[in-house]
Amino acid sequence: MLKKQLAGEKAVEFIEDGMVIGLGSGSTVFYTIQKIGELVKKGLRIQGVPTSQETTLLAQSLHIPLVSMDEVDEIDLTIDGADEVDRNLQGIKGGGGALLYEKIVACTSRKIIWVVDESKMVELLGGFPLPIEVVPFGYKQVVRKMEEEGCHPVLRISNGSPFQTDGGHYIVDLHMNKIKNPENLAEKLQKVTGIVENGLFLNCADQVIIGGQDEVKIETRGKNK
Ligand SMILES: O=C(CO)[C@H](O)[C@H](O)COP(=O)(O)O
Repeated sequence: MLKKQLAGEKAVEFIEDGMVIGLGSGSTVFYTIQKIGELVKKGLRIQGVPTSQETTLLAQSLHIPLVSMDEVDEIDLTIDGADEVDRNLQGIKGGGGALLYEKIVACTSRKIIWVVDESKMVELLGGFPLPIEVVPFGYKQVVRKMEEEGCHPVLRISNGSPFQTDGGHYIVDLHMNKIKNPENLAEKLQKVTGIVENGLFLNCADQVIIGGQDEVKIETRGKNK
């Protein structure tokens, strides 16, 4: 079995009947959602809150009952993927461009579990380019500012045009290599007009399920401090 499949499928063990579940995006949580589909078929009653159009379509194809963000006050558990995770379970997300909706869902969740394969675990964040979601109007100003700040921005392109998120924004990837102080950087990015959200998910995941060769490891936030 693939490492990401091991991690993705393990996460369903944390789901209880009646829960509202945030459904993340990406190729790892794909396995979680598929497994949820199987459980729903067998009688599990949950409601899913999808974080992207892609996840919505996947969940619908599996007949998983869905509700929108506006219909829930709180989400019991969100299961999502991540692009990089450090030993304090701080992470980078947004490789698939769903970071804004993923962060909104995360902020409403009582518990968050990330599912990753072991290659995503790093000493220092930043090897994976940090995505920022940017309003198209005036995006070049944001790119220029990021250049001035030494963040090495690259506008994400898809089929020859700027990649567009579900929210209609662009993604700019910051090729920083090493992010020594993620809190500082997140604070800086939050202050730039035109940046809607950044892919630093700090103090967010409660647990990370890490898929290895034949087994999974579960890390819990706060245990490595
Ligand atoms: O943040 C995300 C999408 O915006 C994904 O969760 C992240 O990119 C991980 O995806 P994958 O499991 O395919 O590696």
